[in-house]
Amino acid sequence: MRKVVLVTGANSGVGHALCQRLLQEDDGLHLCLACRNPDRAEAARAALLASCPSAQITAVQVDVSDPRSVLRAAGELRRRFRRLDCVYLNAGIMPQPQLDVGALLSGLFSRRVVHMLCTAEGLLIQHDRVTADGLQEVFATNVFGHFLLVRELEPLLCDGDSPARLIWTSSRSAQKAKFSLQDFQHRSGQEPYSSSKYAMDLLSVALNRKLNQRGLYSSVACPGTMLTSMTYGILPAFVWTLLMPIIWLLRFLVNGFTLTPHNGAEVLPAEDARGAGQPAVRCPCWGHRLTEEENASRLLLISPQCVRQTGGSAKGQSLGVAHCTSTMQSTEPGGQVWLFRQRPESLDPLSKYLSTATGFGSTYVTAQKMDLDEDTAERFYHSLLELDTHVRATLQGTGAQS
Ligand SMILES: NC(=O)C1=CN([C@@H]2O[C@H](COP(=O)(O)OP(=O)(O)OC[C@H]3O[C@@H](n4cnc5c(N)ncnc54)[C@H](OP(=O)(O)O)[C@@H]3O)[C@@H](O)[C@H]2O)C=CC1
Ligand SMILES: CC(C)CCC[C@@H](C)[C@H]1CC[C@H]2C3=C(CC[C@]12C)[C@@]1(C)CCC(=O)[C@@H](C)[C@@H]1CC3
Repeated sequence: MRKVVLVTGANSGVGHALCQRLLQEDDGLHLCLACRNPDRAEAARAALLASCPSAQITAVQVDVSDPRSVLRAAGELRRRFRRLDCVYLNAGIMPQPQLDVGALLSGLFSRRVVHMLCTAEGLLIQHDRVTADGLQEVFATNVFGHFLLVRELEPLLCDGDSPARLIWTSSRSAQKAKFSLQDFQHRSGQEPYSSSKYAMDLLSVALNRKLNQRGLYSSVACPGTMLTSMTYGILPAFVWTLLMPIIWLLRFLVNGFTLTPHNGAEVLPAEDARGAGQPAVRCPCWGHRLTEEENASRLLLISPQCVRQTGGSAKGQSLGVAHCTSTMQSTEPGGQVWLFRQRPESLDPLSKYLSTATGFGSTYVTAQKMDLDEDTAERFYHSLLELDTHVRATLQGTGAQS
């Protein structure tokens, strides 16, 4: 049976590049594009079919910022499919971003330049708005709409014969300091984007705790800074073009500048196109290439350096991938993706996986521990459940729930 993969925000940017890469790896997929604008969805479908005519591609209309639309789309998906193998929760916004040029200029000559350019910490504010349902738009789009979608799609994702996956497009901008459990919609701050991406990281952790035993696994991916309509909202296209020589130079310092959606999607594709038993991972600190046996058992030999990071276990001891937070590179020529070819059970639910670029533009994947604790994740999850109940009650009151 064909695997079914759903991608939100599939009509542009990294979502569209992801779809292209998924089809390049496996044209036997059924790809379902979840987009808010049917014309853009159709254009994306036509473009994907042009490069992969044998693919099965459908579309579903959904505005993830609107709970009615999410419930209706989920109903349609439940009618169309008996199972979903993978859902990419990718649609996202960063409305009316405003760049602090002074902070940028002073940051460029400070010791925190690399961190600043990777995360935009202290550089950007946004102007959020309140939706017709009384939700903050950035939170509603980036987090809550996707939370509702996952809850509604549970029957298609859980308790199947093989594990199903959720993959969140998060960001290096996710920042603990911008998130508050008391104000998780970020009503009072000016950095709703960073807050929403941190909320997403928390939610992924909580979902793993709730749903792993039912065969659903959630992972967090960060594509790095790319030139897409989101970043063209910060600086006009011609300014980006003028900045390109500087950006290419900065790339030798800033490994988060993936720049193209294709590069940004490095970490995302999830299909195990090559199957088990093929060496795919090595720890670059040691340069150890996995044997077939290690790869099949999904254990990773960790270098002494990584062992130090993981608390002093013996050198050469086999540890689960879960314990290795070091850089791990694709061993394949051409830099194909390795990460999500791993069995989801073997990934660390407390790490996020980042598309990363070298100065010369080749891409690889790194892993980073998330700056969060599971207790906060649990409490946030309960806050979302309460909001879910409240929103559904309001929709029922207005007779809008399907
Ligand atoms: N660009 C970057 O540097 C980075 C981006 N990201 C993340 O990548 C993801 C994709 O962004 P990117 O590709 O850059 O930007 P794009 O603006 O190109 O893509 C955003 C996608 O999300 C869709 N979308 C937005 N709002 C809604 C909504 N309410 N309902 C349904 N779909 C919606 C857009 O649809 P439409 O065409 O209709 O607007 C579009 O398809 C986002 O989550 C973003 O936060 C993470 C790190 C860096
Ligand atoms: C000379 C400089 C390279 C000029 C560019 C300055 C800024 C416009 C960029 C510097 C860091 C960038 C950045 C993002 C957007 C553009 C910058 C602020 C993001 C916020 C885009 C969306 C994300 O999710 C983040 C990971 C990016 C972090 C870095």
